[in-house]
Amino acid sequence: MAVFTTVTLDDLTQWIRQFPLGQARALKGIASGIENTNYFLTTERGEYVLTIFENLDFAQLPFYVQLMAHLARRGIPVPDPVANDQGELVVPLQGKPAVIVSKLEGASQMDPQPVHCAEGGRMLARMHLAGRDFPLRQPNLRGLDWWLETAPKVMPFLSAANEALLATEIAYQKAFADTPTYRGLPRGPVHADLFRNNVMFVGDKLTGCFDFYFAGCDTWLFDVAVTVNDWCIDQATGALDAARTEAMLAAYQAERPFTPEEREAWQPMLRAAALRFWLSRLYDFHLPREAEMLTPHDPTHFERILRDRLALQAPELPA
Ligand SMILES: Nc1ncnc2c1ncn2[C@@H]1O[C@H](COP(=O)(O)OP(=O)(O)OP(=O)(O)O)[C@@H](O)[C@H]1O
Ligand SMILES: N[C@@H](CCO)C(=O)O
Repeated sequence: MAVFTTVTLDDLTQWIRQFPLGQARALKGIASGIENTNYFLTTERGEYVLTIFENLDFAQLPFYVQLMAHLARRGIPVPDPVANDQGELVVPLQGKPAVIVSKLEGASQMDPQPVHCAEGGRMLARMHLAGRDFPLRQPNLRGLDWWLETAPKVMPFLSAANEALLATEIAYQKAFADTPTYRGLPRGPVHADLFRNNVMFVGDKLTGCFDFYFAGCDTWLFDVAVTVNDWCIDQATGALDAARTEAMLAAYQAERPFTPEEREAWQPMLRAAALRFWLSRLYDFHLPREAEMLTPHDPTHFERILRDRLALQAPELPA
């Protein structure tokens, strides 16, 4: 269940008039998702998704919502927020911020093959390029500063071996962030959570991606590493799968060639991307928020990935 705030069609009768969407015809709660309340909304004009934000306030939303609008305008297949008659994209509903966005066709491909990974890589590169002239700035709020602040909070729950792993990796990433290689990496707005469940396909064709609520400005390579670490692995061991990794990276590279600094940074970045989700999953597991109602994701999955990236040399980025 992921309907934390209940809304009925009756509740929308007045509210929807501020949007150029005609009358609301149907409303159906969406079961998946752990952060927000989502409904499929049918109006006289078509199919939409209504999201009511449970954990983000009005001040935090412009970056995410404007980024989606910006990318949609540039032809990237992302949910396009609908403006009300005042030009506002985020509007209160039952006292919480809410948005209406276009509905993407299709379903997530939970067993991605090289053909799907290539589609994902191509879209990711296009999204990075399309974000270059996005004017708003917000750091990745799950970046190095957050790791430094959060690691001490989870340390008391860890085994001695995992405590050592976390401390060593954070020290390594802190030092790496201070190198000319890292500073020379191209950057801009990134999705930062482009897991397979946030991308839609119809057959083998990618139809869009959603869930921009961890987006921020960071290195493009971090976004690539997050995506590879989820799409291109053996689920049981976390090891990289050569065919899927190559397909994703080659398709990305065809749209936006990797730089020499990115080649040097690839292995550390795969480790950083594994650390990011190991840490957030540890935090959600050991220190769940009061409002959180669903089973947290398994942290050990990303511990395995991190250990694998430490032990094995990743294939080079394509030339
Ligand atoms: N624009 C959209 N078009 C079609 N389906 C969507 C769209 N946005 C969300 N969904 C559907 O709603 C579900 C929940 O959305 P989403 O993942 O954004 O929620 P969430 O609460 O932020 O979840 P989480 O943070 O766990 O990923 C998705 O799995 C997808 O099926
Ligand atoms: N993709 C994240 C969940 C937050 O969207 C994870 O798997 O830990």
